[in-house]
Amino acid sequence: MHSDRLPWHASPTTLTHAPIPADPVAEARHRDVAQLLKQVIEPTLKNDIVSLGMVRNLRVVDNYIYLRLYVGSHQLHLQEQIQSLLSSLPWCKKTYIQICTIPGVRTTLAISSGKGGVGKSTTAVNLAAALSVGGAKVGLLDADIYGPNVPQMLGLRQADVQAIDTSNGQRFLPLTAHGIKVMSVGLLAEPDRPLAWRGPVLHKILTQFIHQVEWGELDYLLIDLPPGTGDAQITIVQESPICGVILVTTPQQVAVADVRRNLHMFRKVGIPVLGIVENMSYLRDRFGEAIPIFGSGGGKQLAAELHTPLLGQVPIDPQICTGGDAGKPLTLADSISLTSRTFQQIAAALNATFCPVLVPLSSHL
Ligand SMILES: Nc1ncnc2c1ncn2[C@@H]1O[C@H](COP(=O)(O)OP(=O)(O)OP(=O)(O)O)[C@@H](O)[C@H]1O
Repeated sequence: MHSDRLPWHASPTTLTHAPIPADPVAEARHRDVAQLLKQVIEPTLKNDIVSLGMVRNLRVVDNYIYLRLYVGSHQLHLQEQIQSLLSSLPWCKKTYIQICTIPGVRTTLAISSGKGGVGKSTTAVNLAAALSVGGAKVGLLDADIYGPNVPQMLGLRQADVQAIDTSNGQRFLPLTAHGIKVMSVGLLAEPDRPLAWRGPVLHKILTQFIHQVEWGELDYLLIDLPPGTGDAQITIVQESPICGVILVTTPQQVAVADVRRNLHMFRKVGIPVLGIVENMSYLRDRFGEAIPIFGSGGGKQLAAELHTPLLGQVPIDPQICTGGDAGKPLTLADSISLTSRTFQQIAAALNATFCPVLVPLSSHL
């Protein structure tokens, strides 16, 4: 099985999204800090924490350094390393590090699309299933406020969410379907009613939603984002320790243009884009010939243009709809189908990158 590590594409703007002051002293200090931070290497991903988008909102005010560190549960030790490195700066009196993490969660990944209906939730659900079958502990957070259909795709349509009191306040308990822990904005709303949240209320609800779920120990938390590049997406992206995003598109030109916008949003915030999944790439006719119903080459062309890998091409497969409607993802219902194997390959590449202990021994040979 293919299990190459995913290449990383550092964002040139990772550290600059907090405005750099015009004061030349502060500017030089900001540069010194950024340079030092680039010396901190994350051992599993074998890249520096700046290129990995783990450091954001860097500010230098007089003799003080402020930054946000986005980490998984196994990366908390990086804080100490950063503190000790930055304390070597002669002018630095103190470094304030705000940790952004989800307790117990190792790797948080987002599934995003520029427009609705391209198969983002289908990809999220099938990838979660493929990772889970491969031995990972997986959670799926359906944050798509415009169309939260993950519960239905996993057979959880009527489920009730329980809340428990913990030492850290009230927490929602995720539901479990096919071994995957699931939480959805749809489960918190009245059935068949739109989620009509806007502005600060939307921000507050999404922030609580991200931080108040009791996931337990997870290797992966996949977040199914709302489509597009609006307020909701930006809130989720800024509030969660997302360490990579998978973009879903169809081969059509309009979908591809939307993905381009989507990708620029992530690069601006400093989150690495892991690659593109082209969904509904082709239909197999009865002779096994691939027919490009929605055009061809869109995903490949986009991947080349944006210097990001094409992670997989998922065919149009009626079994995907059947599986989604029946609440059992195709990757579980028919694990040897061509479609399922595409998701398994993407899952294998994710494991090779983020969770090497889950890569089967045969792949190391
Ligand atoms: N490869 C495919 N073959 C056949 N049907 C598919 C495929 N991918 C997705 N679909 C179907 O297309 C519909 C939309 O898929 P999905 O809900 O995953 O898209 P989405 O991008 O998440 O949409 P939204 O933005 O509305 O949440 C679903 O009915 C799904 O079953």
